[in-house]
Amino acid sequence: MTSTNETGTHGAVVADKAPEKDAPIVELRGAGKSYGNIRALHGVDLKVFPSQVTCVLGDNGAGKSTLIKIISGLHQHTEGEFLVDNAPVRFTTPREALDKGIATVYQDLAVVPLMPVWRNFFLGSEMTKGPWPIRRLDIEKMKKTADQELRNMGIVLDDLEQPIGTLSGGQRQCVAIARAVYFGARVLILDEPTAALGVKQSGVVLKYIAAARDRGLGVIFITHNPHHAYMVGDHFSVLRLGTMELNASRDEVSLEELTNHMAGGTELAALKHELAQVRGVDVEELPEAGDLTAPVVTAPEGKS
Ligand SMILES: Nc1ncnc2c1ncn2[C@@H]1O[C@H](COP(=O)(O)OP(=O)(O)OP(=O)(O)O)[C@@H](O)[C@H]1O
Repeated sequence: MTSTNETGTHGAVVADKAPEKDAPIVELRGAGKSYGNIRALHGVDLKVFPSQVTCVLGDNGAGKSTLIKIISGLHQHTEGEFLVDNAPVRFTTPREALDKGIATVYQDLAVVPLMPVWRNFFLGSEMTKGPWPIRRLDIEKMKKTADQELRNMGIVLDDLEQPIGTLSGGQRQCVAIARAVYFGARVLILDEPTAALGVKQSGVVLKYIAAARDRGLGVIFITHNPHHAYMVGDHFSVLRLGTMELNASRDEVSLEELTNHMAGGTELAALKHELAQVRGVDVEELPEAGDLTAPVVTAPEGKS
């Protein structure tokens, strides 16, 4: 898709036409990143389509953070290609990524806990009224807009005056998602949004991930949790030690296979024999080595 984006409300980037469903907004081709002589990521292929949730799974140190830092403009790739709307890019700041409509919601959300919800919604992009030098914050308009935007995403909070710090972790994530949608994100990167949450709160966040997808955004959902990924995911990419171990769309992989990939099934199977010697360890549920030789599923050409 070639797009001449223009700046919309309050610096928001507005796509000049509806996203083409078959064209990826963001694409990595054989991308990688080395920190000095440490190769954190290597040969990664990834496509992020509008109206799809692309899940990136991986254990600690798999390279998930490195991947999102490249896409969000914090780091630059050192190998392969990174394309946005089919044109090669190399962001030097997160602002450049944002200008292309790529917004990132980090786990440790950048909020001011004592400020009201509506104030945090507009943090850094406040609405103002009146001419300079008597320009002032348009508080009423910001409150009304924040309320409307949260409702549009199906998020109903009792009181937007309450300090954001008093909301639950899940609610704060939801406000951050609604904010990114309002400010014109086309791609939303969510860095382990459910990692610190309980079951119910995770469910709420998953609901808004689906809502963002239904609003046409391409969502990159980073997670350790295959169950959470499978609830909302259209595409699954599993990273292991910096390379893509699995790259499959929903109809190509079952939850069980995804869980095995994530659990390091091969390593567990290899350990099964040793664990069986330890008294009190039930190895019944662990996979057999032979069960885990399923080939890497690679997406068909055209649509990853
Ligand atoms: N700034 C850095 N300098 C050197 N090595 C780094 C740097 N950042 C990451 N690494 C290394 O790159 C590899 C991938 O790390 P990364 O943080 O991307 O993994 P991750 O999947 O996000 O892990 P986690 O879930 O623990 O955050 C690791 O071996 C890590 O030690």
